[in-house]
Amino acid sequence: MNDLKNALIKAQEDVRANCPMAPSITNFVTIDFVANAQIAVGGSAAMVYMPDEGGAMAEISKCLYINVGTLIPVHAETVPNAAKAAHEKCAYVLDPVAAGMGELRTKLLTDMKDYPPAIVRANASEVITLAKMWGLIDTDEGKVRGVDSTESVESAREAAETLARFIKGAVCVSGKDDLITDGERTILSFGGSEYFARITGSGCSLGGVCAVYHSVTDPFTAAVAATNAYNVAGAMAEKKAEGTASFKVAFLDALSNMTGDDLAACPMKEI
Ligand SMILES: Nc1ncnc2c1ncn2[C@@H]1O[C@H](COP(=O)(O)OP(=O)(O)OP(=O)(O)O)[C@@H](O)[C@H]1O
Ligand SMILES: Cc1ncsc1CCO
Ligand SMILES: [Mg+2]
Repeated sequence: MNDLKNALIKAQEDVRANCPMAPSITNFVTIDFVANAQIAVGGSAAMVYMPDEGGAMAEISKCLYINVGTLIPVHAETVPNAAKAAHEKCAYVLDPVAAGMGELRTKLLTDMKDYPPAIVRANASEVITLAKMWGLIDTDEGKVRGVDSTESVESAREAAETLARFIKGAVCVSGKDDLITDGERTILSFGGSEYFARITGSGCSLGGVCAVYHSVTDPFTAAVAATNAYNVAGAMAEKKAEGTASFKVAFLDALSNMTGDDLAACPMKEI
């Protein structure tokens, strides 16, 4: 655990020192929240849509963020182009929002098995569904109900570990407690706030923040750093919040003051 804590401290210092740009192809609902969260932790944001733009961004950044939340026809080209380019030239974080719903989403996510991400950040249902789609596990769990999870974080452990080994990266399953694994080590990160479940985009922005940290460190450390940042800042924000909107503002404030020591002090447990 001490090595991990030191790596978290270094990751936060390196992000603040280098302001890495982690470009996103992400949904229209929460795009502003993703950009602001990336900037708050010390990174920089650039949101793109066009089929040639993800590839161009992969040339000039260390990690892209791809979130398939609101697909429109242009994404049929944009998403695979960006994912392939990022897989070859740098890396990407995937949020497989509502995995299993609709033809285009299913095709885009299924095809990503050939050019996988370095980090998958998703809720339990989406992690189980993606692992099933890629033929890595066989289970009846993982029923989709739009963008929200119907499964517990613990129930996604095997899917997450199998997926992490396949992508040779990390998987972060979010929920009340968050599970992060690289297929060898699995930890739970604690904290946060129930307010997260009452605003949209906490998961989407967490994926974008994973991409910022992965621009300076390995996938597992990056996924833990982002998750711990959310758990620490979420708990701080809850103390100030008077409702969901003031929670969101207080959360971004807390994220913008995040230090490496805060990340290391977040309660975690190896399981
Ligand atoms: N009940 C809860 N208590 C504490 N933290 C929570 C709770 N539910 C979610 N979170 C936190 O919210 C963040 C997003 O996780 P969540 O599972 O809600 O993602 P999501 O369903 O993909 O969200 P969205 O699709 O709205 O972006 C994580 O940091 C997670 O720890
Ligand atoms: C509400 C919603 N619908 C599509 S994407 C999204 C953001 C949360 O995943
Ligand atoms: Mg989500």
